[in-house]
Amino acid sequence: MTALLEIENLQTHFKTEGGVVRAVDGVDLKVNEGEVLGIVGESGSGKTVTALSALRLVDEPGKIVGGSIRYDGRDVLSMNKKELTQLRGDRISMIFQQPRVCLNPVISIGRQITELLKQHRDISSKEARNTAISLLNSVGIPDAEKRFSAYAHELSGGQAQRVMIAIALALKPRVLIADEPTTALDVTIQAQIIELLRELCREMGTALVLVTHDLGVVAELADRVAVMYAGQVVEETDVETLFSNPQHPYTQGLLSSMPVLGQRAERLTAIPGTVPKPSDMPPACRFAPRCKTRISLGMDICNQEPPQLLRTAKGSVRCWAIEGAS
Ligand SMILES: Nc1ncnc2c1ncn2[C@@H]1O[C@H](COP(=O)(O)OP(=O)(O)OP(=O)(O)O)[C@@H](O)[C@H]1O
Repeated sequence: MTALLEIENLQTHFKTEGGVVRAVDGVDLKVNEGEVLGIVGESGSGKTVTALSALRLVDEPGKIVGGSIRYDGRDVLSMNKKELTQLRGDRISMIFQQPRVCLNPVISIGRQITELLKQHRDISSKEARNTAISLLNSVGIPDAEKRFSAYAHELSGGQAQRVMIAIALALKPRVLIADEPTTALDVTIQAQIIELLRELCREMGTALVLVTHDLGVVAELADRVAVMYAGQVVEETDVETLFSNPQHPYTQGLLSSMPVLGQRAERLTAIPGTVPKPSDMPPACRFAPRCKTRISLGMDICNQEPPQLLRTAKGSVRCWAIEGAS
């Protein structure tokens, strides 16, 4: 099956005074029609930069310096401005962690939707207004006809994220990229927003790329999961396999630091150490300094050669300890 969105060997770097930050360093990802792909990893692992790169939204001093991004077989990296505008609104859209920051503060929420619709579709103002109201309704904005004229500052955080979802789905994109869509919201609202995303994407047949550090959200929503560490995908597989039989020691560590209902918080095992700084990247396996498996098996190769991404029965994994890797 041809993937709808296919990222291969993506390299996105930032030129800083301290040197080149290889924020994304050889990432491969595939998103199939209608599926939910979760991208997980600790802070700084390159999730957001990967997501922004997919839409060529990385700002200076960031730059995509290598690899390929294909949407429906078309080369995104060689698209001109007009093609990119069409790609962003129409085919792939994105929502972010801070919805209020992304909404225009001086244009009513209804007009933000109608303008988008009129820019991309050949429809009358009346049709655009009706569509906007029905979209606001479908994302659960109460009294949508009245709220059409509201401004971003008049909305709660949860409502602002609902409006962002309405805007992102207004043109019925085939892929929605959601970057930590619930992190800034109250816990009670988080579950509602996740449920809303799931329902709407399923209804529209939109594929969802969910960027998160929350494995609970991934367990609930994702079909496939890519685990990122220090700018690379270290494991990619279907959600059942990830939770029942994680292969990479980093994934195993993440799972054992996940709270389980009924388990006391102090019994959680966090992964010792921190994600390496881009300026101080381990020379071979980037996880080696924190890896319990490497230490218990006394594996020298992990500090000598970078492991390649190895195909497994259900996906891929980047680890010397996996059978067949050496
Ligand atoms: N504008 C920038 N200039 C320099 N480095 C940057 C810039 N933006 C991101 N980076 C670096 O790129 C790396 C990946 O960042 P990214 O935001 O993608 O991580 P993340 O996994 O999404 O983390 P978080 O969950 O905290 O958002 C980090 O080391 C970060 O410091």
